[in-house]
Amino acid sequence: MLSRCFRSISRIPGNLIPNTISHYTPKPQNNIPSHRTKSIFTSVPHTVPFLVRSVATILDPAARFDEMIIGPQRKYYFLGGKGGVGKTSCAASLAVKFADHGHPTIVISTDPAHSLSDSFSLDLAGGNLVSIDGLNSPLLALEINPDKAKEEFQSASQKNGGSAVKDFMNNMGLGMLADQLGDLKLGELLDTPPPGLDEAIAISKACTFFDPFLITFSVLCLPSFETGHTLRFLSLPDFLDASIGKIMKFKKKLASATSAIKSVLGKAEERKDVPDKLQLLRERMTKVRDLFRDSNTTEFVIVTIPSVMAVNESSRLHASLRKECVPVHKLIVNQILPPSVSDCKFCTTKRKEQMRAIEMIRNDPELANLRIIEAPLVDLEIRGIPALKFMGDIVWA
Ligand SMILES: Nc1ncnc2c1ncn2[C@@H]1O[C@H](COP(=O)(O)OP(=O)(O)OP(=O)(O)O)[C@@H](O)[C@H]1O
Repeated sequence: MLSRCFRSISRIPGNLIPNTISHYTPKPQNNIPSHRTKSIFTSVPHTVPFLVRSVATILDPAARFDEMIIGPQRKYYFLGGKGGVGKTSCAASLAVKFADHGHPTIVISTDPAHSLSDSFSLDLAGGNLVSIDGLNSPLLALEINPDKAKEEFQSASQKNGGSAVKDFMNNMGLGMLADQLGDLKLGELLDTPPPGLDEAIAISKACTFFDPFLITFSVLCLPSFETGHTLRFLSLPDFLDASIGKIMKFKKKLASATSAIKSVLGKAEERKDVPDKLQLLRERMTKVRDLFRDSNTTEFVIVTIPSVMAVNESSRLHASLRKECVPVHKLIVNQILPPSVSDCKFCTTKRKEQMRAIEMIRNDPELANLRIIEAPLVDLEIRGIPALKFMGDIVWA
């Protein structure tokens, strides 16, 4: 229906949003090639070609792709926003654009929706990076499920501490001290991780994939954060500090008990897994937090759609990011309806509503100063390399 109401963006690029897509020469979309997968561990080159593209025809290159590829340092882009706004499509299209312009890139999604696999028409949830063929430089992709990451953590911590320690103490007739364990809420920490820990574990897992490769760009697509828990994982190092402190306090309590208990403690001391595991997690979280805050290497791009609810959520997201000192410069406003060429009432009303939401962005104290990238609603599914290249040329001009 939309294609009858609007001039088709994919077929008549340049007419509707001249600043962003006037340079685009469409390629046939029908034969989206299926991209082969292969193990990546041999495919990363040891030299990194550098290419700066000229975009002289673009009057106002909102995303300024040229700026994004300047500099010798590896760069990290995090894309986040409300569910369904187009985070995955924007992240995948940026990764494709980097790789196609000669920059080895990794794209990882921690979104449980499996959209990245759908974007590339590949299974990326197998736990290893998958090489995406057909681009000028290596592009490696992976999908990490935060729920699975949390389960891994819980089962490991339960095996090594928490209820296991408590059971052990009960068996030794030390139920009273086991109750103190309850006071310290150690069990709660291990059995019911705080909100955000799943994302934090998934993100820190993603970061471990970045380091060993000689890549210039990492693009990480983040799940939509639960309202109220936004970016809570950035404060996890402090939370874990407190938890590790509690465990140490617990051990001290045991140490001051009878010698019989001290012998138990000897055994408990051997069980270094709990604090070590938390310590390791804390170190990883600190690394992730520092990475998020490093304005020399990192940028968080907010993706939204022109609706009042999405704009409000983006405003809150930016406020949280600002509070946590995470650098944000761009806001992608995705899925904007082009002007209607018919008298379709639905489309005209919808577009008016969207324009009002865009006006809201311009007047929002959190969002007004961001560089706004307007991306149209296109009439093709953004799936497969040609479609992602097409999307990339619109969004990341
Ligand atoms: N500009 C656009 N024009 C047309 N379709 C779009 C556009 N952007 C995204 N889509 C489509 O919208 C759907 C959701 O996009 P995408 O999966 O990228 O969003 P997401 O924010 O990652 O969603 P989720 O939070 O559910 O993972 C997909 O079918 C995608 O192809």
